[in-house]
Amino acid sequence: MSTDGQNPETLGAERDWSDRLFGGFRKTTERLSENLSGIVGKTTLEEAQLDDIEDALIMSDLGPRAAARIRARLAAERFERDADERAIMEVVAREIAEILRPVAKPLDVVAFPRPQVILVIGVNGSGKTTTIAKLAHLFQEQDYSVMLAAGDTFRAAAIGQLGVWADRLGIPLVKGPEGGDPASIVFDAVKAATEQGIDALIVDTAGRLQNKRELMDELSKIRRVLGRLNPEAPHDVVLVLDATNGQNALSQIEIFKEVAGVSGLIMTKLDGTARGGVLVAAAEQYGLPIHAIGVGEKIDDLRPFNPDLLARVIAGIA
Ligand SMILES: Nc1nc2c(ncn2[C@@H]2O[C@H](COP(=O)(O)OP(=O)(O)OP(=O)(O)O)[C@@H](O)[C@H]2O)c(=O)[nH]1
Repeated sequence: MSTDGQNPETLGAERDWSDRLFGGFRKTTERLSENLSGIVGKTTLEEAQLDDIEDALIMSDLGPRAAARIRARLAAERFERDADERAIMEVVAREIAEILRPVAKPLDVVAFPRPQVILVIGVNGSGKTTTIAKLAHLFQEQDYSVMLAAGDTFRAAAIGQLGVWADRLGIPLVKGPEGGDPASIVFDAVKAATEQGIDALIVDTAGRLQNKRELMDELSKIRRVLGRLNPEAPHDVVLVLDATNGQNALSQIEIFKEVAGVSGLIMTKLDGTARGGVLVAAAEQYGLPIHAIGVGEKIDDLRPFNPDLLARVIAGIA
């Protein structure tokens, strides 16, 4: 064990995923530092430099609002005479951290009575199924019992994929036939989870945005059925977003807020994408809690959202 209580293996894993994050944000960092070689003979940044930084932030998917906020902070800052690029990036990182800190909120299992019902929503391909498995694993590591419900009955593959994860993790899965009624599966799952004293029930849902009306009806029916069994349920409605979608991820927040209500976000695929700045745009624009981030395809690649670390990664100074 090392002095801070983490064993070398854990530390190695931490380094591995933060390296992957760094890889993804390299382009952002390069954009930010292009044309920026520090301040010469002065203590403030020039308008042209501020313009360049603001443009680079927008190009890196942080969105116009966050970019304007960071620019304003840089414009007000008095640097040491001849400050270097790193001093400027420290200020950028501090402002990004201030945007991100208020939305960092882990998904805790707190519901009483149990189970805590977590609806997971998001478009197909966003990493929803993998995220459900990762979340279940995270809860298991905290000694919570977990059950899954295959509420996406639209595609047999979705049910099958969830089954594979449930087997691998050794947790129960409640499922029905392809084309079955998702609300009735969720009903059965809540009953079973309650009877078995399960701590967390994670529900997969369909992600067909092509038919908004149908999706809305399906999700509100699930909510109605849940409410009958437990007025507090669902306790969480977690939207899974794929960071590689960039600005498109923001329109997904907009749509899912409308069709399902969203209580928090998990952003996946932050490893190796140059578009991860969209997380900052989402935080600034919607202020929804961000529960965790996905940084790879493996079961333990879901990480708690650490705003200070991410801010430094984006600014290239972690
Ligand atoms: N690099 C990377 N890949 C991920 C991450 N999360 C999920 N994936 C991959 O993204 C692909 C889609 O993930 P799924 O979990 O199948 O996504 P889904 O939203 O359930 O999609 P459907 O099964 O099509 O509904 C898979 O190949 C996953 O391994 C992540 O954080 N990083």
